[in-house]
Amino acid sequence: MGVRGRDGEYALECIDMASPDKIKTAARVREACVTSGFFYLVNHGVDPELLDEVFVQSKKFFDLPLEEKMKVIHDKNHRGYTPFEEEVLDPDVQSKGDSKEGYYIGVSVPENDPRAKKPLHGPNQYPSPDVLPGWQETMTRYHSELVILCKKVSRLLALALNLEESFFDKPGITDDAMATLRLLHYSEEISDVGRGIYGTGAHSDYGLLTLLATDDVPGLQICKDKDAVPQVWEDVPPMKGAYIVNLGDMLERWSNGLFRSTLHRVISRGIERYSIPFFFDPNFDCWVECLPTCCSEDNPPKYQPLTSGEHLVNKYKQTHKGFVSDKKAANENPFEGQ
Ligand SMILES: O=C(O)CCC(=O)C(=O)O
Ligand SMILES: [Fe+2]
Repeated sequence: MGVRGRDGEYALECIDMASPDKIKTAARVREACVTSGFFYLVNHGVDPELLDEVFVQSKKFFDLPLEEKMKVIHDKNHRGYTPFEEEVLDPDVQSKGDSKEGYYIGVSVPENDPRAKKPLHGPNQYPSPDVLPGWQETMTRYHSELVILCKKVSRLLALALNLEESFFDKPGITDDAMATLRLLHYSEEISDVGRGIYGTGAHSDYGLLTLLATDDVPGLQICKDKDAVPQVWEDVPPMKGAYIVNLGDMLERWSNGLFRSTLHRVISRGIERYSIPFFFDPNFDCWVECLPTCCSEDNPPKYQPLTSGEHLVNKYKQTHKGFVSDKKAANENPFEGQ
């Protein structure tokens, strides 16, 4: 089913998680993944009141004075506040950073847990409960719910790739997933492509899949063929109560390019906007290489194998001005021996 947006028919599938026909649903997921790498997800089971509360709490945080927000500036584990223009998602064409501020919340790993030695792993940061009571609890609850939903979606993706349903659940793949909730707030700055000013510069997401919730302000656009000249950008209108699912680079690599990690960006039209992506990325040490079922003599692997952690760290290094990539560099190389 295509979805009718304000300006006509949008070629995005709408996947109903409550459909009893799993095989048919997986076939439609496959079609969406092959053609655009994006689809809407409805009847996903996340409590709408919880999602509303996350938006309310997100706005409360971004409404705080900068001085208060800077108390939780993103740390060595890439958790916490990222100020306006700190991220530059398309450095080759942007004249300045994205006109958005953000907040990263990951899986909480205590400092004394051996996993805390790895880059991107550690405790979260939260604004003081005296300033924002209940904030941490809301975010923690939402993070847990979304991990469950991402696992369900990953099962559909496995079926869509003709793999066993539990493929992505296997130990070593997403049993210790890097699952990251990100709150985003776009300013009123109007994007101007000609001058290199963007809400979010063009990029594809990095991991397995992203579940994006947005308010009702439009702005997200996708480009299905990044090599077309000129590139064609299509609006993805907000859909109340639905998630927008998009696939990450790692799924594209696993599937040898069959499932698409599609270029997208945010063009701001002068209205503040809030969105909440949730990135579901494989375990730090997960090795991502072409699935045997996705290559053959006539269709050899197109990508070099890599680890999930290596890919994420490289991407964050390229796009975040304040990213501290050498958390453990002084005493060990996290990629050694892989
Ligand atoms: O804000 C949005 O709608 C998209 C954000 C996005 O693409 C991202 O954070 O990866
Ligand atoms: Fe994205």
